[in-house]
Amino acid sequence: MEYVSTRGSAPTLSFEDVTLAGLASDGGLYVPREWPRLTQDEIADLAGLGYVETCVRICAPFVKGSLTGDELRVLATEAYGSFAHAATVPVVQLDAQHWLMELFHGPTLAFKDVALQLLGRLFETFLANSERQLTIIGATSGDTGSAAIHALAGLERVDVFMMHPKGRISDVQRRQMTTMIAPNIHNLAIEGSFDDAQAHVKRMFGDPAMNRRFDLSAVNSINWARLMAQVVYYFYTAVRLGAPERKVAFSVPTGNFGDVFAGYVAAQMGLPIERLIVATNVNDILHRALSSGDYSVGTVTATAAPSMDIQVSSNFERLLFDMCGRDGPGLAAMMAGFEKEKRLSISDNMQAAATLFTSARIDPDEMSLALRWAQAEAGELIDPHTAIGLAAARQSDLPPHVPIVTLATAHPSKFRDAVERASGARPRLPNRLGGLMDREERCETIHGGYEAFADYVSAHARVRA
Ligand SMILES: N[C@@H](CCOP(=O)(O)O)C(=O)O
Repeated sequence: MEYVSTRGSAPTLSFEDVTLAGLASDGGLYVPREWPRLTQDEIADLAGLGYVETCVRICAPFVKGSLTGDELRVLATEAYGSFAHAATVPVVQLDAQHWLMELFHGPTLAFKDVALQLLGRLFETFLANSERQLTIIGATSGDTGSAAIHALAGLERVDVFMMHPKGRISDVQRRQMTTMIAPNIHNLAIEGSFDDAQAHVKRMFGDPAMNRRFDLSAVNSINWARLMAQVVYYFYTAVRLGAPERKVAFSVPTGNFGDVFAGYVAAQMGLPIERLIVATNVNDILHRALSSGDYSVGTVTATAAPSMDIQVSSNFERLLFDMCGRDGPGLAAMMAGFEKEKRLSISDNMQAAATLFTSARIDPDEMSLALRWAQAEAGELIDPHTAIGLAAARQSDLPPHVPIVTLATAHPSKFRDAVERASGARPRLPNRLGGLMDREERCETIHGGYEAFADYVSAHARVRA
């Protein structure tokens, strides 16, 4: 499989090189040259397969040329062996139409583990036969950081510099990062929002001085391998609910558009998806873009669903690439305008290429209501991000015979103060996280902007002699 950049001028790369590169050298994001297709028979054959085997079947075309099916199977077996539920990603029925896809049974209680447990092993495999020393720069609004750190702590050939917006993530999210003390892990709190941190990451990828000194890579969803791993659970769940004979809809709470883009990829591969509902909180750039073509950046508002407190949604560029007929240079010009003006108008023609999506903006009251509904009607305590997805699912106009699966992206105990405020019930941390709240924390505050971050990385990253 070959990968091309959404901005059209970076070299075409293999899966291995795309995984190690993170972001394309022209500032774009890598996508497969074409979407692989599964036949309806091949999708039907997924019925009854476990999660690992489903992963091997779905990811095989994406890793072709870099990994064999057997090699992938070994990595996936290890990755999903770390999950606390035998089904890896179980599905729970809430009422006649609504379901939850529980993506939080990994080590850090969020959907990010599904991809990062695999990505960590891909890094190890690809680095084993090379002389490379990777410097991973990342931004998190709470969940990516902890999942990445758990997947990469202790690796000799990888240093991780993970920025989070100071004071804007939950105490459990912060501690899941800052209590992982290892020589290759650097937790950095920045004064600002997730968008500021993500902008530092992208700027560093384009910084010639940093690129000369360090072999930069990414664990955010700008890295294609992250999305590939997330495509799997759409197939796994839809098949359990009757695909390919029956179409399923998904409601996805999203900030950076990665998780829902993985659903779009599943649809491009042939999975019959009725609809992808993009659920945002009040940081609603994606809702505005999909409902009225207005992709303009607002101010990031801190909410009870901090992982979605994002305005610049990296992966939206991957959808724009398809929406504009895969015209890389055209998209590069569009993104240059967006970076300057902080706004972009999506034409009716382009919007017509995205009919699979609808969207909803869920405010705090609607979020609390959905959280209480799940508790009262189905006895399920859910987290604020999942509640936003569920609220959007319940507002949709889909007919009752279409099953709607809401992605349960995090365990409620990651956001126990917010859940308690909304429901009156305080979720308990699973026993496997025992001691988290008592452990020593290590984190540096970065005072200043990009230069201060770059100075920190320069002073602490290892380079291979
Ligand atoms: N919601 C994320 C923000 C980073 O997004 P990513 O999917 O690009 O890694 C988080 O919780 O860190």
